[in-house]
Amino acid sequence: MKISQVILRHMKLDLLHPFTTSFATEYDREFILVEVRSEDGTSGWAESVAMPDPVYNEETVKTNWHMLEDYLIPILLHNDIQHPDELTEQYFAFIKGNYMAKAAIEGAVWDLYAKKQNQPLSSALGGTKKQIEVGVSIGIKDSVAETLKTIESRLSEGYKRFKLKIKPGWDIELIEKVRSAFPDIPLMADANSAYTLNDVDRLRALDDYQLMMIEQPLAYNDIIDHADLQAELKTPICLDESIHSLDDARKALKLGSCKIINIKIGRVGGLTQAKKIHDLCQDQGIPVWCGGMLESGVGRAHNIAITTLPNFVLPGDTAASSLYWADDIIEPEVTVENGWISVPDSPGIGYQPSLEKINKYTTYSRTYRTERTAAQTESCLI
Ligand SMILES: O=C(O)CCC(=O)C1=CC=C[C@@H](O)[C@@H]1C(=O)O
Ligand SMILES: [Mg+2]
Repeated sequence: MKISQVILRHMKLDLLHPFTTSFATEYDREFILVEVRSEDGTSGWAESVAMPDPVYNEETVKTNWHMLEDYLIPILLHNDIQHPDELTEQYFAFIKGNYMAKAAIEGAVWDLYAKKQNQPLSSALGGTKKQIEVGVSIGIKDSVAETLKTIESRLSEGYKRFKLKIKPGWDIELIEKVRSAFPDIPLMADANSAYTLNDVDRLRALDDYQLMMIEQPLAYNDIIDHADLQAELKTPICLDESIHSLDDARKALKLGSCKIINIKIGRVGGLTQAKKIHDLCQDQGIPVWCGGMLESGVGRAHNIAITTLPNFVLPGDTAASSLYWADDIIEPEVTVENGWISVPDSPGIGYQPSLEKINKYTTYSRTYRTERTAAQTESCLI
């Protein structure tokens, strides 16, 4: 597959509702949309899930743009890729970290590859599910009452699992009141590293509420303390931020740091690595699910595709476009029917990026072509 052009677009979409976690409140989503084009004009699409600030991990929109422009795009334009696996297994292997930057361009090549094979991306990845169960992630609200109201609404829409953001002081009372109002719903908590081992008693108190899991209670880059904490809790720990690679997953499972893993394509460096982590967890009887990063419909489409692999047995965060965006950038938008998403069976990601919407929300873009070095590129500020 010879890629002749790569187009980076800096996008800005306003969130319909602010999204608050233990570390930040997001009012909009700035991200890089990646389009790779082959010589016959076919395009593959993906997005970087890096945030504008280094609050989730050490990557940002700007570090990703730098890595794409100065390393990853030149490599892609100057090599004839036979299979997307080659990117993280071979061509990008010398680059340390920068997982979200690698994933953004690797995902676009996977979409292009699947289109060339005339296959849905889900099938190209080895997925077989025709529909996937999804849950919803609910940020920290101004009151418990508002949280209960939000759960009520999502429950009426059929969502299969409810993830609540927690932090010290917004945890035990919240979970107790939610569990009392909704005794039987599949409920989980995501702490985004808001606690330390000094909080064991506080976290152990959550054992009384039949949570499916507590996601990422401790430091974003820790595996060892999570093993100590898991030994103290009945509730399964799910790791998100701590798992950057297949090796991290292997070590976490060996140490007993978690009993569930949240796979995010961007966090682990792309679809090839996400598949490898899925397979490792499947071999070891560890369930996985697909986490979200407030993606646009392009990233949501990739999440749907990876979730069709068999060991994605728990509902993920890939909720409907309409919960996030007044205007998504794909057609059709991602819709959820009674907690299920039907997996598209058209080639590639299965949703058509809308150039009209993309242009509306692009703040600037840059096109990189084979015959020019990365420095000789066309820039256009829109
Ligand atoms: O996309 C979604 O709805 C999931 C949002 C979500 O929970 C998160 C998005 C981005 C970073 C984190 O704050 C958090 C997570 O940890 O999963
Ligand atoms: Mg998380």
